[in-house]
Amino acid sequence: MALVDVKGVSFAYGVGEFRRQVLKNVDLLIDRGEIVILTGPSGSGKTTLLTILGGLRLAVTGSAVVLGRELVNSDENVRMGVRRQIGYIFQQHNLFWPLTAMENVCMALELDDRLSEDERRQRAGDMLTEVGLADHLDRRPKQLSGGQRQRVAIARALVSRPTLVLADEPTASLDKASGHEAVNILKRLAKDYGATILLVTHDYRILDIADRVITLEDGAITPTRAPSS
Ligand SMILES: Nc1ncnc2c1ncn2[C@@H]1O[C@H](COP(=O)(O)OP(=O)(O)OP(=O)(O)O)[C@@H](O)[C@H]1O
Repeated sequence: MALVDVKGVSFAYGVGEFRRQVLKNVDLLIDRGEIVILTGPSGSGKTTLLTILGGLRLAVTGSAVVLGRELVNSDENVRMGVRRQIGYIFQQHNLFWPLTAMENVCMALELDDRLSEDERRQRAGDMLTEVGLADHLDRRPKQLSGGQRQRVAIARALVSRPTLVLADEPTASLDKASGHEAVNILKRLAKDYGATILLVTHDYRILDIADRVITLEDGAITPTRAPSS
C-alpha cells in the first residue's frame, strides 16, 4: 500500500466571489521510502497540497489517504494521529530562540512518555551528532549559522523517527553549499531510517536528491519526469 495515496483532491480558498480554486483534481501516489520533490511556479498550490497531506488543513473533495488514514473530511483526532507520525521542516526553521539546539530537538520527543528525560537527551544528542552538530548542543539559534539552524530543524524533524517527512522550501534561506549539505543530510537520514520524504522546492539545485520530481502547475499535476542528475 502506498504511504500517500491521493485521488481527485480539489481545494479552494474563500467563498462566493472570493472563492479561488487552488488544487484541481490532484492524483499522487508515494511509496514507502521514496524521496519525492514537488516543484512548480509560485502560487501553483504546492504548500496547500503539503499542508493537506500533513493534516494541517482540511480538504473536503476527493480522497487523501496518508499513513493509512483518510484525511479528506476527517475528524481533528484523525489528523492529530497522522501529524504525530510526520516530521515537518519549514523554510524558516521555526526553532525556539531561547532554547538550545539540544532543547529544541528534545521538544519533539516530549509527547513520547515512554522515554525518560535521560533517554530524550541521549536521542537528541545522537541526532544532532548525525547532522554534524555534536559540538553545538548548547548553542542557541542566534549563535548558529543559517545552515546549522536548518540542520537542527532536520534533527528535530527526524528524532522521533517519523514514517513521513514533509519539508516546505527547506533551502530557501540558505546559500547553495549549505542548502545542498542540509538536504543531503536529510536524504541520508531518511534512507537510514526508512523514512519517506515529500519536499516542496523552487530550488532546482537540489532536484538531484529526489527519486522522483513532480510538478504542480496552476493546481494540477503535470506529467512526471526523471530527476536531472
Ligand atoms: N490562507 C489562504 N487564504 C487565501 N488564499 C490563499 C491562502 N493560502 C494560499 N492562498 C493562495 O492560494 C494559492 C496557492 O498558494 P500556495 O501557497 O499553496 O502556493 P505555492 O505553490 O506553495 O506558492 P509558493 O511557491 O509561492 O510558496 C496562491 O494564489 C495563494 O495566494
